[in-house]
Amino acid sequence: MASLSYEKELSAAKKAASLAARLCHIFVSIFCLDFSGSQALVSFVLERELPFESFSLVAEEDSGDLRKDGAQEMLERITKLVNDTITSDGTYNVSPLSPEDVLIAIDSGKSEGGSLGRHWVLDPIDGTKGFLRGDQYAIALALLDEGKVVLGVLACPNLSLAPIGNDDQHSSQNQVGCLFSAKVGDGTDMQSLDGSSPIKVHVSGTENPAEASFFESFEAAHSMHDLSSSIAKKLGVKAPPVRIDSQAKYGALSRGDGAIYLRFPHKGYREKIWDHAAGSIVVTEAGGVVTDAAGNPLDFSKGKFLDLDTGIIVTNQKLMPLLLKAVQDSLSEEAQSAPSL
Ligand SMILES: Nc1ncnc2c1ncn2[C@@H]1O[C@H](COP(=O)(O)O)[C@@H](OP(=O)(O)O)[C@H]1O
Ligand SMILES: [Mg+2]
Repeated sequence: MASLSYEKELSAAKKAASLAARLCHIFVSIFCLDFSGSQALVSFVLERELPFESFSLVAEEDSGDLRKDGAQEMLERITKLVNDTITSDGTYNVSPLSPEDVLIAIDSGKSEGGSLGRHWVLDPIDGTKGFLRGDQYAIALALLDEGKVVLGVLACPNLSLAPIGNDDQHSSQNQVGCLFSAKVGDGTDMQSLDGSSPIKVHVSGTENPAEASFFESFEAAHSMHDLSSSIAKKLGVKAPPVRIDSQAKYGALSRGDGAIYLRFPHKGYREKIWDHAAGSIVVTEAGGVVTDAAGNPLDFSKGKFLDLDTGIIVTNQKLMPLLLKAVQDSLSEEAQSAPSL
């Protein structure tokens, strides 16, 4: 019978995300054109570490571009990078992957997810824009079991181990590279990507919005900054927003750097499960709450997309009722001021 403790799975996920972070780190210094090497590596590690489990992966990338004419050189470079990273780990005694093996590993991420059985959910480089700017990005890996997120890992190569705040997303004085991991019922751990011992982390316990600071996307195209500013004002938040890319926001929130995350995509955008699965369990196991703008929990059982009301909001248990009220007031003001069609 399959174990429900997810111990083996969590350790495989931590290894996969850490190795993918190592690959991305090398990758950024060589060339920044294709992100599927990270996906190939995660799928390779999970399949090796968990050989007796059926394998389903829902992931962002596919091999389409790498199979096109003219992509041969890129594919060879990615294959070399994947093989070098596997060799650097030293635990896999396998012959080097061929370019075709790498394409197959990338395409093992074609599952659609859903409410039945187990599905790994991967964003091989979340926060692509941040990655390209040299700012925050994350390798985000989660496991769904019967539609529920049961574990999640976030590798954040550019996130400082010390708390971050306004204008301080990767201070050069601090050591960078964090690995967050969470398993249902077991809390959230953080350790350095270099392999220090994990410590338990907790969301901020503040009850006072005036002391709370909030995270949002760096990219205004990904979240309406004016709406979050109106919500923060209603709540009485004094600090300016902390704008960083990727699910590093969930990681930072899980250890109490800031107390709120507001995400309000522009109309028509549909959120994908790989952008929130790992991050949401990292925060909830650290004592936080993650809901849509109507206060409903996120539902990861519907396939690749999250079917949600308006936006995603995250905070601690004490602040959530106040936050929800501010969100709903701001949304109804916005609806009233919008020109009717
Ligand atoms: N118009 C849009 N609105 C909201 N999110 C968007 C968006 N376009 C892309 N995204 C998603 O926002 C993610 C990054 O979030 P953030 O702004 O928090 O860094 C992207 O992940 P990728 O970078 O993996 O593609 C992408 O999935
Ligand atoms: Mg993403």
